[in-house]
Amino acid sequence: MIRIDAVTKRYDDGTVAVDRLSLDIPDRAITVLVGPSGCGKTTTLRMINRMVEPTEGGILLDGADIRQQPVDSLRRSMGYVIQNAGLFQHRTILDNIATVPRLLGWSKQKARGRAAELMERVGLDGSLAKRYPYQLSGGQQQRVGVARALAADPPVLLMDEPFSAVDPVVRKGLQDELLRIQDELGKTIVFVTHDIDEAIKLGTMVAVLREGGRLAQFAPPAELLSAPADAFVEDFLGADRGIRRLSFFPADALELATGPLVPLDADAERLAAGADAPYLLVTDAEGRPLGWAEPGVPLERDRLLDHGRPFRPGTDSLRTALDGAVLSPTGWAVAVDGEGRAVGVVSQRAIGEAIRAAHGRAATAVEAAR
Ligand SMILES: Nc1ncnc2c1ncn2[C@@H]1O[C@H](COP(=O)(O)OP(=O)(O)OP(=O)(O)O)[C@@H](O)[C@H]1O
Repeated sequence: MIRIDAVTKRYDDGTVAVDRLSLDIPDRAITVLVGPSGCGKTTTLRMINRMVEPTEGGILLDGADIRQQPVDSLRRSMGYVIQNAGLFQHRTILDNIATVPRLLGWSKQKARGRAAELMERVGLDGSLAKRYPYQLSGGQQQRVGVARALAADPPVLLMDEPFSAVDPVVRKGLQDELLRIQDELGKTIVFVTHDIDEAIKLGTMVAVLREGGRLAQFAPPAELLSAPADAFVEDFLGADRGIRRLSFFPADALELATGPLVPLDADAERLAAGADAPYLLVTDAEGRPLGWAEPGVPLERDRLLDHGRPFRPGTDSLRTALDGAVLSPTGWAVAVDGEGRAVGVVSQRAIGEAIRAAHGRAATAVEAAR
């Protein structure tokens, strides 16, 4: 664990960048520092690897004051990734990634072998190894930055706005990749961003800082969304807080109706069984949804209503299920299994009830944790 203990940083010109900040950063999880420009995020991150020294307070790594350790060995235990990757322009991609292993005295061959392995891990094609940074896209350069930070397998990764300079689509790809890598490697990651959506997507824990380097709230994302500590946090979280919060509620508790599912070639008896349902979900021979039909109307493939975007109860959230229902012309969402076969349907109203129940459970859990 990294313990930031009542740390204040006052720069020489008197600017208080961080004010009595205390945070316990858990191991093997992503902790995000988020807040408006100038609230001291970068200063906090840099105090962890001693690029900046606190004016007051201290930082403990696994119980020991980081000042007791030589700064070189401290920094080697902490990979560092910055915006625009900060690559060495005159070195190839492979040699950029191999930088720290080479500094540690690994042979060129071993360091390059490790670099090649890391290129694969961060989703970079091996054919890019001999290129120079300027020959890569911004997103690819950022991946090189992550690979370089991971090269010596440090337990801690410090990331300062690493994905801010790329477009939203590339950014989403990089975020997904980071979550995948984190699943495999389980690093202790401290991630700085000014983007609350990025914080909520990536963070196991999120620290919201306010101007003057003061902590506004430190909580898991679902708790931030359900119980913002004050008006500043609420405002910073922005609109759609309620809808976004649904991403944290799994869809597997929804009660699915199977009565309305009918195959395209259903006989009269089978159709009669579904006559009470407001709509029938027509499926193909494999059970995949084709579209909606009204009971009593003959089933014809080209007269079916679009079934909208289905959700998967085991993996998707109530947000996805609600989105499916909202987009569906019938107001019912379709649930499918991993193979895309329909397993049931659920109405907007039933989703609404599940949402209320989930809110109730979450409120009880937050209350119990206090
Ligand atoms: N070397 C320095 N000397 C004096 N003041 C500084 C120095 N570095 C940062 N500051 C000030 O400290 C405050 C916090 O800066 P910091 O870079 O930590 O904020 P930040 O939250 O990372 O901001 P941003 O999101 O804009 O990067 C700001 O007011 C900044 O101007």
